[in-house]
Amino acid sequence: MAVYTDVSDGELTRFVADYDLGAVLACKGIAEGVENSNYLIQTERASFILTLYEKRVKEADLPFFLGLMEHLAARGFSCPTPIKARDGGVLRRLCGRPAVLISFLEGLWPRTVEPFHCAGVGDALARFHLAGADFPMRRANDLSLPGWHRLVDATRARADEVAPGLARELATELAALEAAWPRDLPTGVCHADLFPDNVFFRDEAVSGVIDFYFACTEALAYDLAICLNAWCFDDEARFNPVKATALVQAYQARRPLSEAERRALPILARGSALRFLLTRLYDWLNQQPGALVRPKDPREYLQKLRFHRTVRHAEDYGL
Ligand SMILES: Nc1ncnc2c1ncn2[C@@H]1O[C@H](COP(=O)(O)OP(=O)(O)OP(=O)(O)O)[C@@H](O)[C@H]1O
Ligand SMILES: N[C@@H](CCO)C(=O)O
Repeated sequence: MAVYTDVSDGELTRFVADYDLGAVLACKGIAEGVENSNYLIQTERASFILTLYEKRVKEADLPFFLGLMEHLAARGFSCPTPIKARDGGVLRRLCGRPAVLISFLEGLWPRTVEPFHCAGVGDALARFHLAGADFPMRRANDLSLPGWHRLVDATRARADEVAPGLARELATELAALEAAWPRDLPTGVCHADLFPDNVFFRDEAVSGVIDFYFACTEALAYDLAICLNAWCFDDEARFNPVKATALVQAYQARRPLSEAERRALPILARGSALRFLLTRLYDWLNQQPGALVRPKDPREYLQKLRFHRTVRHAEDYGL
């Protein structure tokens, strides 16, 4: 997360007074992340995360995200849950933005990813998919092909500032993905942003998952492809087959992939690399002055995308 919207002490006190949580003892902006504004709030009762939803999150989607957290937590999947105000509602407004308080999750996200983390996340992703199987709400993935088209258009004029020839490369890639994209894989509720900073560990085991604000109804194997990108490369964006094997084996121990899903992995990984390349590129070119946020480097995902283009079969990943 990040801090785009400043909340004054008075506004915070009035906001928290609507809950049965006692007085606010401390409040601190969280610099991590890039999407929403987040504060760590300590009240007389406990610690909470206050989230103010910013640019990419549509208010109409919030019941899906908040409902999903409640659904998963009710099935024993460890994740934050939205806190009810005295009137029973969870979604409120603060500083002109939709805002919620969610429970604080203990644990630390891994700054250095080891193969055991990849096994943990593979297992957690499969549990997420299984626990979400009977979630009744649906939400289309707005960062799939049509969304990528919009981002390619929005970044075309200045993409070459980030890497020479990038605008042309993105247009060619998008056309290739459009032609090859699999459209009949098993779908379900996906996290769609399961990066290391969204998975907390305690004593080498996953203690919980956060950040459900890209969750959507999507091909389940696409979620695994996102994790391959986010967890299975080193700091120089070189692919690590040991981590990939740990991730995919742990996933398959709970939810085996079909042959069609396995075959689709290279193209899904390409699409997911393009998705993060495009959102990072857009943010890089449209930085908000004064916001407490560190934009992420789009070039990391350009390298990953180029690697996936060399892959023909899941076996080429060492899987
Ligand atoms: N429920 C929670 N319990 C404990 N810490 C949390 C919780 N939610 C968020 N955080 C803290 O806030 C940070 C950012 O959260 P989050 O990843 O949800 O933000 P974001 O802006 O949506 O970021 P991004 O999409 O870039 O990952 C986390 O790394 C963690 O430090
Ligand atoms: N996890 C994303 C940020 C949120 O979409 C990234 O690393 O680009």
